[in-house]
Amino acid sequence: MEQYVIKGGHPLVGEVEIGGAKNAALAILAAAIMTDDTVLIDNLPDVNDVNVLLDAIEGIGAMVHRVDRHTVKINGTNIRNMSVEYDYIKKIRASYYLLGALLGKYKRGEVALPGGCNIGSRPIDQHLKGFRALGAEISIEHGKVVAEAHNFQGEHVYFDVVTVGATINVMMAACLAEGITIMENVAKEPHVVDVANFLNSMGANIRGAGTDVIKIRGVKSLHGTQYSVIPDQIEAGTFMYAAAATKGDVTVLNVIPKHLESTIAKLKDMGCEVEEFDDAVRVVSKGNLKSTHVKTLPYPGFPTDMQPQIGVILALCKGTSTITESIFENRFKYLDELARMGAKVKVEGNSATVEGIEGFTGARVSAPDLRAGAALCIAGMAADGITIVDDIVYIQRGYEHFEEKLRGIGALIEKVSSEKEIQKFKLKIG
Ligand SMILES: CC(=O)N[C@H]1[C@@H](OP(=O)(O)OP(=O)(O)OC[C@H]2O[C@@H](n3ccc(=O)[nH]c3=O)[C@H](O)[C@@H]2O)O[C@H](CO)[C@@H](O)[C@@H]1O
Ligand SMILES: C=C(OP(=O)(O)O)C(=O)O
Repeated sequence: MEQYVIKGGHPLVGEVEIGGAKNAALAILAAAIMTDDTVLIDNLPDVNDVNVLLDAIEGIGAMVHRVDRHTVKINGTNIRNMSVEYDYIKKIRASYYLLGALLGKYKRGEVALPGGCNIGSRPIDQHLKGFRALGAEISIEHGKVVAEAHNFQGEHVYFDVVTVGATINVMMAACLAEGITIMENVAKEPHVVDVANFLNSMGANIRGAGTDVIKIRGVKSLHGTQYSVIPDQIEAGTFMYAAAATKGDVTVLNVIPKHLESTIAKLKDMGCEVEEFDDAVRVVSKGNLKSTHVKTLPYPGFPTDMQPQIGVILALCKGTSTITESIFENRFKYLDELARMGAKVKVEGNSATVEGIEGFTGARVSAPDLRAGAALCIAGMAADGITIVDDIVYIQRGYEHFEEKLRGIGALIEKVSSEKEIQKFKLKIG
């Protein structure tokens, strides 16, 4: 089992290049099978979730040609199998997008119920509500969602909760329904807009992505395209927060600063200096950070996928901070691990109270999920002494070349898989 071993106490300094957004890329890859033409997708992040989804896409008969680590060509002409197997699906959340893609293109599909990070109960009722509104018959059989539509018609869909997954999934399917679909109370995340732009570049007619209401005029078919995925605002935010926690000075390159507004606002609240450029953001932290209060919300609110990373900084801020997690009910598990490094935290329901401490002490901790794993690495880089992070397979789901990028800005971090390698690392760093 691979682990990260980290020697903390060094400010991170330098520039780091941000890759393509995992959560946009996964939806775009699934949507690429909706045409029989070839689609070329660029600026893909080189992460495990992308590879698992590409395997699933190959598994249903599509041609997948990996041009290089960040570029792929997909051709969905030869899809004969409408059923996506559990082995692929259990590993990732975004597998549910194959249902919207298959249903739109072939009017039927079977996809095992999705996996992903264990951060809450994560129902998909709103996806199914949307598909049913468009005329699909849905049943759950042997762990799979089975969907079939004889008459796939545009409709009014009102989402009871703001959901990124259901917004994108139903939007994809509706592109190839007959007539007009109006989706209300939709998610406005940058990746919703990116997927809409991608589908429009394939000939879809989607308007309003990025607002509360999306209107889709169904088209008969979609065509090939070339498309570059937007930068990953969560990867960028993670490096920005690593700079803040380590009293560093880091510039994230190839980002869209607009997508980072709430992330930047909180850095400023805590007393960091933030400089915005056209496609870069510089974060400088001189320490003495101030406590603040944070509540996760759908975009443009503060992202739940940045909650563990800010939790680590708040544990080092002077004073008492509160965190309210309003999207997922089980996203505070990392705080128990952080307490092993000295953090003073108390969780009650969906709120956590964090009393700032002087500094963390290195410890052995486990990554409970993807973002929490990255957050524990940030804590390790800020801590006094050695931290070992177990279960880094979660981190590898969504951060490309994480340790290389961190080493590039001065972190002392190594991926190891044995006690011997840990000892070697300790000897190397002295
Ligand atoms: C692969 C991917 O893109 N994952 C992201 C996606 O997850 P995911 O698509 O699972 O998250 P959603 O935006 O759908 O979930 C938001 C809220 O709606 C609820 N809900 C969702 C769907 C549904 O049918 N019924 C329902 O009640 C969820 O339990 C949650 O409380 O958006 C989350 C919120 O930004 C991010 O944390 C995840 O990183
Ligand atoms: C929770 C996440 O991913 P997923 O929805 O794929 O589990 C995430 O990207 O932080």
